[in-house]
Amino acid sequence: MRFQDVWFRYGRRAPWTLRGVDLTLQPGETAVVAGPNGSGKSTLLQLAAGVLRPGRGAVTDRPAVIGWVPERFPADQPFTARTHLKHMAAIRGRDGTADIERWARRLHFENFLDVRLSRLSKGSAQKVGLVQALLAPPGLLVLDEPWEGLDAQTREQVPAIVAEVVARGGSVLVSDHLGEVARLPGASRWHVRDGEVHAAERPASKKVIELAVDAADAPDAVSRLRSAGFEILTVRDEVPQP
Ligand SMILES: Nc1ncnc2c1ncn2[C@@H]1O[C@H](COP(=O)(O)OP(=O)(O)OP(=O)(O)O)[C@@H](O)[C@H]1O
Repeated sequence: MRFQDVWFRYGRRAPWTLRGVDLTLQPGETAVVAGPNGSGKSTLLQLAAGVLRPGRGAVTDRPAVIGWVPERFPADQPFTARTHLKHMAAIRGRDGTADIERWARRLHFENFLDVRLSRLSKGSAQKVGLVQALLAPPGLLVLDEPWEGLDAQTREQVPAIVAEVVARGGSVLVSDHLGEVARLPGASRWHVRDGEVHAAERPASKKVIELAVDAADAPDAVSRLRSAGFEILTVRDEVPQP
């Protein structure tokens, strides 16, 4: 998929949200889109998914099947999760019954399949959003903040799901404002800032620095390091020696 000199704005007189984006996502490639809040990450993903159209330029070489998982799954619909997913499978020309059961088991929401979407928690609705994007193997999977709103058990599944799409030759575009990029080793990084999007140079090598802080200071330290652009690999308890 290619962004070819893509410009986008939300209204004819509005300022440009994105300007002159020129980037390519190869088959089998994953790119993580990072940038400050409101910089245009979701906008870029929606242009990739074809949900928004560029004001100028073009998005080309899109695969036939695109799975798009929005940041917030629109759950205000009068269907159960199962009925909604069956409709989504039918749109893709599939029966879907077995796949829906399999995904529901994998993401631990078998008990919610027959619950109306409007009654689901945000996390469960996000799972339905994730499954609808995977019912037909996507050539491009677009995940908007996939770690947000999901429970810890399901968050752990995201890298495996990404790896499965990539292994089939699909590409994946993921936005990330929490700095969770370390969960996707090998992913390219795209940075959105001041309306421009640039692919980061791949770092030649890295060093791992161990650091100890008082337990009470850990959340603040993690958040400050992340906002300074550092990757947090692990946070573990250290039992004091007697
Ligand atoms: N539907 C819309 N109409 C008008 N402006 C919008 C719309 N959606 C987003 N914007 C504006 O476009 C800019 C980019 O928004 P976008 O949601 O793409 O940013 P983001 O980087 O994904 O933000 P966040 O990290 O907070 O999710 C913001 O200034 C936002 O207010």
